[in-house]
Amino acid sequence: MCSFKHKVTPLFTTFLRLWPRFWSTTSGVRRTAISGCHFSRRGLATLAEDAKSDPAFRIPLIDFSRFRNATSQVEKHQTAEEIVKGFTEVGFIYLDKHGIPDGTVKQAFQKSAEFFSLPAEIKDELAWNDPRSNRGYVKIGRERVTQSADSNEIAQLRAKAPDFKESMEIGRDWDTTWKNHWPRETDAPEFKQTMLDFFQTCHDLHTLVMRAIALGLGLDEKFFDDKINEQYHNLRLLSYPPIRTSLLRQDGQARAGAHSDYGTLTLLFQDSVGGLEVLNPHTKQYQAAMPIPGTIVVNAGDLLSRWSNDTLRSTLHRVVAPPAKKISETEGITPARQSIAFFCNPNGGAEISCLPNCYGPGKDKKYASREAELGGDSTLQGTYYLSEVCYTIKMALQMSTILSRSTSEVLSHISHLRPTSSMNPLLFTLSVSPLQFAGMSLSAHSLL
Ligand SMILES: O=C(O)CCC(=O)C(=O)O
Ligand SMILES: [Fe+2]
Repeated sequence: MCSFKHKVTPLFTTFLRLWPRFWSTTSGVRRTAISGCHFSRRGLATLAEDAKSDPAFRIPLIDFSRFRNATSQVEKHQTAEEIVKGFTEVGFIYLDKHGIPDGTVKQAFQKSAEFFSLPAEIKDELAWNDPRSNRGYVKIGRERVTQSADSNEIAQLRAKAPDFKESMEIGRDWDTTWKNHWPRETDAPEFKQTMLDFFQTCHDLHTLVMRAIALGLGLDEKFFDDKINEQYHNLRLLSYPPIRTSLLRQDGQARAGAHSDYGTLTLLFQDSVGGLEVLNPHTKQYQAAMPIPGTIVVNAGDLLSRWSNDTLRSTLHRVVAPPAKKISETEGITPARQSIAFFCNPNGGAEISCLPNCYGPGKDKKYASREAELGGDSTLQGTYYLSEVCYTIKMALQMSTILSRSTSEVLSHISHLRPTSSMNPLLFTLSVSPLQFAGMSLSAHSLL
């Protein structure tokens, strides 16, 4: 069993809140983003038709009523094992018969659409303005995926080809530090109550799916309950406006660049338009995650992957524009798309250490305990968690896009980390030891 204990620090909870806003990139997306305007239609990696299908890599469809209303322990265990198999092999599952009524989802989509149709001045009053809060409205063009570390290049890309979407971020409403940015009731009737109810509904489903995962991993069904009950989640309403294909071709515009999610699980509700794609890690090709009416797409995030010693997979995914509707000989237009993502996180103070049953003879802990890494220096124990190294770097990347500063500049404001300008921040992640990380203090916020 794991003898060490790592506490998630307050710093880490900052990352938890910030994290879902981060979009990492693959080299494919970077090529699209940076090399700009020379795409032939075939060469544009962000069109849905480029996704190849691989019969061996299928997102499984799980009838979750067989867990929720199981008539026997055998049935419950079987379903739990299917779920774990889905996360182990693909990282994504479709959850069918999940227990959230259609009307509840419809109402959330309706109120989300009404919100995005409000005049820009009203939405701008609710602007997202602090990564630690990660709440509020993000207008089109505020976010841009890139691996570039050059501040001028980032600014140019953002001006020329932002990720083409707008979003509204909502956190737990009773947080004592951070407040949600609610529109006035007269501007958006029933919006607030609908989203508060939806938040709670999604939280309850997260608890149930985590119970299934616990059982599927051979743990006590309630293993995660007291580690995920404080609702450090993020409800993200997404609106992808229609876009002309000429724009897509011009600047390699993506609806959302390739990334993995951060937390435990993401519950993704999508409309019927399509465009979500999942990377098949074996073939390195993207495959469409077609909308299946009535289902929720559920994927495992980075944190759950690490928690489980990489038993459960956090799979890269992206949103591309679906095939366009022709509006002239040379021009097409892709339909608008709406989705709702509920990013689930563990409690701010939860212990995140290698799950029992995820290591043992023949399967070492991939992420060594702090004691081992620090050579038994107890003064440093319990301060930071190894994977925070990655989160710091990823957070710096995120901040660099928000602040229009280079990643190196942001990192250089984090004491003890002085990357050179040529350093690839993603590779850099891998080469930072916990020892270097242990003394870090985060002063990057002073850049805000
Ligand atoms: O809109 C979608 O379908 C996916 C969005 C997504 O992956 C995210 O926000 O992390
Ligand atoms: Fe995602």
